[in-house]
Amino acid sequence: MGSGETFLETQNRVLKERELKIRNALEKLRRKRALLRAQRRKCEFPIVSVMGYTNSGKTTLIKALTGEAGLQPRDQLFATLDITAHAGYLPSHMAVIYVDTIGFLTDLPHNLVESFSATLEEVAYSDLIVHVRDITHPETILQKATVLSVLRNLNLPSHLLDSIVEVHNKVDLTERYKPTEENALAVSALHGYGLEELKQEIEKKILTATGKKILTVNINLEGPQLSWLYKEATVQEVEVMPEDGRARVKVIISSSAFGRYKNLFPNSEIFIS
Ligand SMILES: Nc1nc2c(ncn2[C@@H]2O[C@H](COP(=O)(O)OP(=O)(O)OP(=O)(O)O)[C@@H](O)[C@H]2O)c(=O)[nH]1
Ligand SMILES: [Mg+2]
Repeated sequence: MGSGETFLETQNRVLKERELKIRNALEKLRRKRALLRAQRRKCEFPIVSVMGYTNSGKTTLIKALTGEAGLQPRDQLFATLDITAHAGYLPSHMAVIYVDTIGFLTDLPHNLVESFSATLEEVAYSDLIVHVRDITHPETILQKATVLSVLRNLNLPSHLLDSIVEVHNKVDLTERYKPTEENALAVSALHGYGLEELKQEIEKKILTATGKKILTVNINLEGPQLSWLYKEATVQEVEVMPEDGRARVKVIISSSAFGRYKNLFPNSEIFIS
């Protein structure tokens, strides 16, 4: 201790510095939230908040789901200190925004708990929560309980709490892992295992949460249906049948647009998938 600082003083200073770093990040994050929300309203993409303990693999998972090379997972606590949004596609080509969040930590300095909760308010604006767990962590069960109890204290809409997708990550590190929880999905974000099943589950829940449907409609190519669908829904596939001047169109459509479609084109043939 040549500098004249006792061990305790050094430790205190290091902690203070770390706290300052976290505080700054949280402040930046709060400013960004408004921006994210505005962006979301503009493009109307469903939002998936990816939450969980620090080091559980949230950033790695988002990287794997979106193919975004710029994301930097790191083997350190609080690798992600800033909320970021990343676009990815679900199996039926629906685009969603994954929001990477600040990780939980059991011994978060007490005076930071409040700011941390404040940043979690953003979760209320998402359509779905994906809870990532590191199932190789010795305290994984306790961690799950903490995450759920924090989420329950946020006054989130009940459909958000009831639809949480639980991801058991890092299964590559254990042999033949099988989740005991019924609704959990086993994945390895690092090795890309289990991601197709996960995307399907996310898609199913997003459709429920947003009240959207995937439909195939049989339309007359000479009528106005196709351009109407392009404007009011998300057209995914158009299969033209040239001999009878018709097409099968696969769309993702909101319930309200679907209602209007049925009113406008009452004789249309509709298949609900
Ligand atoms: N073996 C293995 N390691 C993984 C897996 N997923 C993530 N990791 C590793 O776990 C560490 C943490 O990953 P991150 O994605 O940065 O974790 P995070 O949840 O974003 O952490 P914070 O940003 O600190 O909250 C990194 O070293 C990753 O390479 C996985 O499926 N298997
Ligand atoms: Mg991260």
